[in-house]
Order: sequence, then C-alpha cells, then structure tokens
Amino acid sequence: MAGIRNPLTMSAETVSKYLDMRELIDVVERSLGDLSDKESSGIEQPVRTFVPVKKYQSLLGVMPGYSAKDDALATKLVSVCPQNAGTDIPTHLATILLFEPSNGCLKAIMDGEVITTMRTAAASAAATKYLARDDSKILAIIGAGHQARSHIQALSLLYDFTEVRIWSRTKATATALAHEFGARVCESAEEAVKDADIICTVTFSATPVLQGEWVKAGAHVNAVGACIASSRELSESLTRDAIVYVDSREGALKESGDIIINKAEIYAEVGEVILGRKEAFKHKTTVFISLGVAIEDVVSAKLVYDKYVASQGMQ
Ligand SMILES: NC(=O)C1=CN([C@@H]2O[C@H](COP(=O)(O)OP(=O)(O)OC[C@H]3O[C@@H](n4cnc5c(N)ncnc54)[C@H](OP(=O)(O)O)[C@@H]3O)[C@@H](O)[C@H]2O)C=CC1
Ligand SMILES: O=C([O-])C1=[NH+]CCC1
Repeated sequence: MAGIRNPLTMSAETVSKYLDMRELIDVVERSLGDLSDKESSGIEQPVRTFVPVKKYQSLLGVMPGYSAKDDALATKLVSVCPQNAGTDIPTHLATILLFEPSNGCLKAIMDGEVITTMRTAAASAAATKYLARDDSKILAIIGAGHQARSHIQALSLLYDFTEVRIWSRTKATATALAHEFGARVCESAEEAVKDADIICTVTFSATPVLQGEWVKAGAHVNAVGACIASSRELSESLTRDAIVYVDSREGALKESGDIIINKAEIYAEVGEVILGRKEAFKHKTTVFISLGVAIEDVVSAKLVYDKYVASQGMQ
C-alpha cells in the first residue's frame, strides 16, 4: 500500500483519466455548501497564503484544507506566472499533496494543474446552476486561456446554448479557442456580452474588462480571474447594481479586488444558497466572484485518489 515511504506519484495524464466534469460539478458544489457550514461539516480551511515574487511578477500560493466528511487532508501549492503566457509552460502550475489524516502520512503527490483548471469551472458551473436563469441561451467568455476552455466545457453540460461568444485581448487566441467549440469571435468585450445570459470573465487583467452598462438585466456573471486585492475584472457599477455572491466571504474580503477596490457588498457565499439559507435571485443580475478555495482541491484530489486506488484493486 502507498504510504509515507512510497507515496503515489500521479502525473497530469493519470489525474485526467479519473476526472469527469459532471461528477466534479456535484462534488465541488457539495464542498462549497460544506464550506458555508463549517460547524457541522467540520471543514478546516484557513485563507490561503500567496507569496509574491515581485522580480517575476509571480505568486506562490499555499492552500491547505481538511474535509471531515471526506476525511481528506491536502494542500495545494500553486505557482501563478503570467509571464509564461505564450511559452510552453502554463501560467498556472500546481502540485497537490494528499495526506492520510489519521497519521499524517503522505499518500499521494499529484499534479494539480488539471484539477485547478477543471474544479474552478466546476465551481462556476455549480454557482451558475443556482444563480442563472434556467433558459439561458447565450454564453459570453472574456479571455481565451485554460479557464475559458474549461468554463465552456462545464457550462455546456448544463445549458443548451444557441450561441457561445468569445472575446480576448489577442484575437488569435480567441479565434483558436472559438474554432474548438464552433463559437463566435467578437471584436470587443461589449459586443461579446450584449444580451448574453451567462458571462464569464477569465483573464489576468488587473483592471475591469466588464462594464455594468453592457450587461443585460437578469444576466449572471462568473468573475474568475481577479484573485488578488489589487486586481479587478468588474466595473464598480456592475458590483454595485448586481447581487454579489462569493465562494468564501473570508477569502474575498482579503483577496478580491472586485470586492475591496469596488467597495462591493457581499450578499452571500454561494454555499449558503446551495444550503438553502440565502436566496438565489435567478431573475436579477447576479455576480459570482470566484477566488478559488482549497476545499475544492481537497475533495477533487480525494476523488481522483479513491478512483485510482479502486481501479488498481488497492486498499
Ligand atoms: N478563481 C479561481 O479559482 C481561479 C482563477 N484563476 C485565474 O483565472 C485567470 C485565467 O487563468 P488561465 O485561463 O489559467 O490563464 P491563461 O494564461 O491560460 O489565460 C489567461 C487569459 O487572460 C488573458 N489576459 C492576460 N493578461 C490580460 C490582460 N492584462 N488583460 C486582458 N486579458 C488578459 C489572456 O489573453 P490573450 O491570450 O488573448 O492575450 C488569456 O486569454 C487568471 O487570472 C487566473 O489566476 C486560475 C485558476 C483558479
Ligand atoms: O484557486 C486557485 O488555485 C487559484 N486562484 C487564483 C490562482 C490560482
């Protein structure tokens, strides 16, 4: 059996084999509910630590968490290096260390890049399920990287879109992604989001890429890209006029420029909606600000590990 002397090492390829987006949406949805009910779920999750490396404008994030329900203990280490864009190295690299909670032994060292890409889209999909209109037909994506792709994949499982639109800073990346999905490339973000029902902002931009005036009343926005206090993707008018949900209130008050710079009011954690403790307001303009929380990685890593172990006939 794998243990402290021989933890499993799981490559991105292996991890991918055991990840299914539909299953992930359910698991991540449950974890967000549990996060909003720490007392009964027994989740332990401090706000992550980001170490800035100013010389390279990059970050190293340390994201530990424990889910009592899953009896899963893990920490993710994630490098965020925007300057890798356009090279062979992705802008996000991650490793997840999964431990045996009863004795602290390291059970697995797992690539965390695929999990990060997929669980983030799964979290947006879970939020969208509660906050967007059920008859949503037009999806607009601002940005054209890894998260853009996984968001199209996840949301397309839940909605029958008649149109997917993409705008990105570099037309060539938008065009390449649009080609994969038969989506329409737009000339501007404003054109992409006009009359859209669901909008995802998935960029590295430090300043707003989405203006409130462009957003149709009743639309739902997943704001995924601004994860440090000095960056925002949304205009003040949007966060002022929409009903704002977050993944973690504690995290958002420390890390979200969309909340901090815009002085936005948080209505609820999306987990509180999942638990039925706060309203969903499907027919009003809603915004889900996703920073990414460790518990999403913990439950995803446990899922992958358990499936792998079962497939190998291991204990
Ligand atoms: N909330 C969460 O849980 C998570 C959030 N993220 C965040 O999501 C964002 C996207 O990540 P990912 O898709 O993996 O990254 P990629 O590097 O794959 O893609 C980044 C995208 O952002 C665009 N972009 C980069 N800089 C700017 C800018 N200054 N203004 C406008 N657009 C810009 C790029 O546009 P182009 O190529 O067209 O030039 C590209 O489409 C990042 O900010 C990342 O930190 C990532 C993981 C988890
Ligand atoms: O949750 C996460 O892994 C991240 N959020 C922003 C960058 C990486």
